[in-house]
Amino acid sequence: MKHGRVVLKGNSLPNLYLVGFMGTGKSSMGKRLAARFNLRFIDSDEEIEKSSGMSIKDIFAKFGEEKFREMERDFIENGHPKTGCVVSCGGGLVCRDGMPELVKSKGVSIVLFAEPEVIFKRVSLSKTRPLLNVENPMQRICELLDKRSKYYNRSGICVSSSGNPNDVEERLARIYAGRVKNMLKRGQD
Ligand SMILES: Nc1ncnc2c1ncn2[C@@H]1O[C@H](COP(=O)(O)OP(=O)(O)O)[C@@H](O)[C@H]1O
Ligand SMILES: O=C(O)C1=C[C@@H](OP(=O)(O)O)[C@@H](O)[C@H](O)C1
Ligand SMILES: [Mg+2]
Repeated sequence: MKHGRVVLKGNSLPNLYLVGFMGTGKSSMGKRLAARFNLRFIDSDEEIEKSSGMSIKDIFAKFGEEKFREMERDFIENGHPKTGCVVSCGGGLVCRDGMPELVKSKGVSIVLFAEPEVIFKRVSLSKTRPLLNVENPMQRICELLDKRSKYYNRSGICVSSSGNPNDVEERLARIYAGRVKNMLKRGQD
């Protein structure tokens, strides 16, 4: 990324955190943005699976949701590089007291959102999300969105991911680049 006459290397750029409900596109947009800005892509779910040697599904089944939330907090506190990454955060990662503020303190945080119908369509193709393995996933999506919106609203600037993936990527890229430039300008004052 260019700033004045200085070209910033990917690994010195602030981390970008993508936050939001399951199926809003955090992992897929995260990969695109990482490639675009020459950043490393990290998915909190994948990192937790690697470090625990278990799948998300098995962690939920064996230890329960609260243990998984602790693992997510550890990951944000100590489990990833401080700069140079796009971090796709699991959908419930910010949904505990203090987590929106913690994530925002680590870099640029953007919240993706989409209508329940869009989310349902996107997640119904996969069975890897234990919280939606229920009889009525649409009802569950609406209940969870209701409970979680206060956390998402505090987690950063909100961007709709309902549109075409290229448009969503452009919007996210513009916001990230703008925020980085402002941070650097402030650093020079
Ligand atoms: N803007 C979009 N338009 C259409 N499909 C999308 C869009 N963003 C993501 N998807 C698709 O939705 C599904 C869930 O996306 P994913 O990135 O895994 O979401 P998350 O990580 O937020 O759970 C994937 O199949 C992905 O390709
Ligand atoms: O919303 C949630 O509580 C969860 C979202 C999932 O990640 P994605 O948002 O990437 O699907 C994963 O962390 C786990 O199944 C729990
Ligand atoms: Mg994901």
